[in-house]
Amino acid sequence: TGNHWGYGKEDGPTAWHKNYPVAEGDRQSPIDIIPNQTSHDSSLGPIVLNYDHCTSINIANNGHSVVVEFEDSDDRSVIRGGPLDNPYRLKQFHFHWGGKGCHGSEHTVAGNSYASELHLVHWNAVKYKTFGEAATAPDGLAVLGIFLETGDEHRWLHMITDALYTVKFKGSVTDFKGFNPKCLLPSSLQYWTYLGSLTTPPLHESVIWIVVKDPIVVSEKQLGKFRTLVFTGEEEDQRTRMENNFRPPQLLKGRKVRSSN
Ligand SMILES: NS(=O)(=O)N=C1NCCCN1
Ligand SMILES: [Zn+2]
Repeated sequence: TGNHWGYGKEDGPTAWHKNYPVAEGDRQSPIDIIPNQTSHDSSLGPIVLNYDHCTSINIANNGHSVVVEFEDSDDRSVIRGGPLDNPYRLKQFHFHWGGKGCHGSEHTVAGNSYASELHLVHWNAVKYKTFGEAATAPDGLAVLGIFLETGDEHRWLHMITDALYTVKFKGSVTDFKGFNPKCLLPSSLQYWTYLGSLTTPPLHESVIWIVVKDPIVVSEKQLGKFRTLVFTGEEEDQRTRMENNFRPPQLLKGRKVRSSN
């Protein structure tokens, strides 16, 4: 029913334009970032994250990814600085990943993709009253993208992966309090930034993208736990493993990508 979409052959990224024509718009995401074609902008200040009083609420399987939601009724957890003219409130974070051993990030760097990509989704509550309203405005959202590469075990990611068995099926939600996503960031927040869109339907062109250059390192075992989730609901007879839930890079269409120093 409704505009169901997914990552399969029939309902995947190449079919999204039928229900979401903006898929062929001029500021779609993700993109391939080519570092030596980005413009260094010394006016771009550092990204500042004030997550110290963030309030995580729950972790959920929405049939497309695993999502951790935050309390966003005030400015207790915000991102500011960099390309942003206002503070943007943390709403949720989620991941995109590949199949065993193959890649799963959405943004790529000089044609190279990472194993996974974390998206911290924020909205401009100074200019807009609700997330929904912000999500349709050209400066409504700011998404911080963090690459994940495989190697040593990540010392804090187990807090997420240990909860994944509780949200195996689409539509499952579990309490998830006291988690601060600052523990998932690399030490350097050097970044690229450009104007883009949501990478999932409705693909609104409302995102100021801030893609952090340095990846975090997680183990193959930790990443494998994401693949124990399924796209399908518990009541369905299909058990389709949740993997390769990423949109491939879209045309730049003349956009500039700026680099912090
Ligand atoms: N992958 S993405 O661009 O963050 N897409 C999103 N779609 C719905 C709401 C949050 N984010
Ligand atoms: Zn995302």
